[in-house]
Amino acid sequence: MRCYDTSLPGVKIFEPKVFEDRRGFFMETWNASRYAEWGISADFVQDNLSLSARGILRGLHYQQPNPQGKLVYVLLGEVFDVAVDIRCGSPTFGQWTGVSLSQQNRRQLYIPEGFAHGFCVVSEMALFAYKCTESYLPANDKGICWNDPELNIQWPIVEPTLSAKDKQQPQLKDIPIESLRFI
Ligand SMILES: Cc1cn([C@H]2C[C@H](O)[C@@H](COP(=O)(O)OP(=O)(O)O[C@H]3O[C@H](C)C(=O)[C@H](O)[C@H]3O)O2)c(=O)[nH]c1=O
Repeated sequence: MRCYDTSLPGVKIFEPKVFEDRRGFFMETWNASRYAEWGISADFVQDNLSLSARGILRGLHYQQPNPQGKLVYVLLGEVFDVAVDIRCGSPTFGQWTGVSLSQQNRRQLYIPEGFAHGFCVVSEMALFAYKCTESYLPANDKGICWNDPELNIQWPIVEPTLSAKDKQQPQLKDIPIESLRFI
C-alpha cells in the first residue's frame, strides 16, 4: 500500500495494494493494523454508500458536535473529492485539498474529524463508499456553501446539481467560530 500526504496535515491519500489476475482484482479497503502503520487508528462505526450522476455535487458537509472522520473511495466512476480544514485554531484553517478518486486509480482519502467534505461526479455515474468514525446524528449535520468565495475551491464543474439543503449552506465566515472547536 502507498500513502501520500496532502497540503492539509492529517488528510492522507491511500493507494491500497491491488491483486489482479485473470478473474479480475482483489483489494483490502480497510485493515486496522495496516493503516495504523500510516498513523490512522480510526474506530469506524458506520459505512455509507451513495450513487450519483454526472454533475452532482454533495457537500460541503461536516458533523458537529460528534464530528466524523471519514475514509472515502469510489467503487464505480470518478469524483473530485474535497476536504476543507474548518478547525478553529488550525494553521490551515479555511484551506482545502482536492483529489480525483476513481475505480481506475482505486485511491482512498482519509479525512480526520474537523474537516468539511464534499465531492462532485465527473463520470456518468459514481458509486461512492465511505467509513465514518461517528454515527450520523441528523441534528448535528452541518454544511458550508460549495462555492464559498473565500474557500475558492477549484471544482472541475461549473453548474453542479445540488440538493435543496446544499443550495442554501452558509459561507464559512458566517458560521460562529466558537462552533468550530474540534481540537
Ligand atoms: C449522511 C447520512 C444521511 N442519511 C439520510 C438523510 C437523508 O434523508 C438522506 C440523504 O442525506 P444527505 O442529503 O445528507 O446525503 P449526502 O448529501 O450524500 O450527505 C453526505 O455527503 C457528504 C459527501 C458527506 O461527506 C457526508 O457523509 C454526508 O453529509 O440520507 C442517513 O440516514 N445517514 C447518513 O449518514
